[in-house]
Amino acid sequence: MGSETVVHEIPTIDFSNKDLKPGSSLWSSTCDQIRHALEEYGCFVAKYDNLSTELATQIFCQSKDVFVLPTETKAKNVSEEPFRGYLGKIPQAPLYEGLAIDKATSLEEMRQFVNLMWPNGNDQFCDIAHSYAKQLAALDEMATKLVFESYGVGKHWEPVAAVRSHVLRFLKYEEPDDKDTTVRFAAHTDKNFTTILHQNHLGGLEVQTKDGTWISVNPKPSHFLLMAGDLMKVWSNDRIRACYHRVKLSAGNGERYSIGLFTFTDGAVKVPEELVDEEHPLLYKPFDNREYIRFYVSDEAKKFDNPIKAYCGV
Ligand SMILES: O=C(O)CCC(=O)C(=O)O
Ligand SMILES: [Fe+2]
Repeated sequence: MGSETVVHEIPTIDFSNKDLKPGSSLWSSTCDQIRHALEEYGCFVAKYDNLSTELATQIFCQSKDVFVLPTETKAKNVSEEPFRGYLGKIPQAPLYEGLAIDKATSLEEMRQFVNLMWPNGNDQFCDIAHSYAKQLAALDEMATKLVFESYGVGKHWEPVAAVRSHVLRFLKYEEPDDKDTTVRFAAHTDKNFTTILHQNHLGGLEVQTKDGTWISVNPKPSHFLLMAGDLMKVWSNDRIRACYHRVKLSAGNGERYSIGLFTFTDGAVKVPEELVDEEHPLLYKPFDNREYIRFYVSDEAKKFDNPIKAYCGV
């Protein structure tokens, strides 16, 4: 018998069905699908029609409008927290720019960002970006709640839900000059709980499977990649994989735009005791997302291959 080739496909899970309600049979089958996807791939594609194609088109137009602003204006978006604020054409990723809006589901915070970028105001950007952030946060909330329920720990959801906050990040990649398809955002896992990524028609996002194969995430206006970050892996006591991903692009296709909603937990979170047993001894102490990121960017963290283990491993 010849060797078998495993064909990988990131699972697609439908969040658009109106029957997806707690207690329904669809709810419990979706719980199983999500759990399987996160344990196997660390991610899944959420099909989410609640966010209209019109809003999906509008948000990418708004993204273009903000990136054409002068660099000195974009650089006014500063943050004391690592990886937030404005990141422009850094040596590790010279074609990349990122603009992050902290607490993007708050209209007040969104207005502050808009006033920094456009001192004369820009209600259109404010309305579109705020409603986009809220819709993605609702998707994240439903999906994460389903994850908790899939492990039978739904009762631990409320306290975690109460400390979640969201960063909305606009990302732009200039068109490369070289013809080779090359990595433009190095492979990594995200340092937060969950991330939802939405790409424009160019695609380019790739996810690594357990056997080391890279698979492409195909872009569609109603498709959102939900990825587990380091903290969801820790929360699950290593049942869930943190999604290892990168961006690859080549010349001739124009600029790439993507948008991410990064969900953080503010305050200490711990592995639910129900996820600890003889087969699964406790692997992590309680963890704090901001503290972990501060550790991650420190010189100390560079000494370790597995910074999350170094930060909160038992
Ligand atoms: O641009 C993308 O699609 C991915 C960006 C990313 O992985 C990140 O910002 O953490
Ligand atoms: Fe990422």
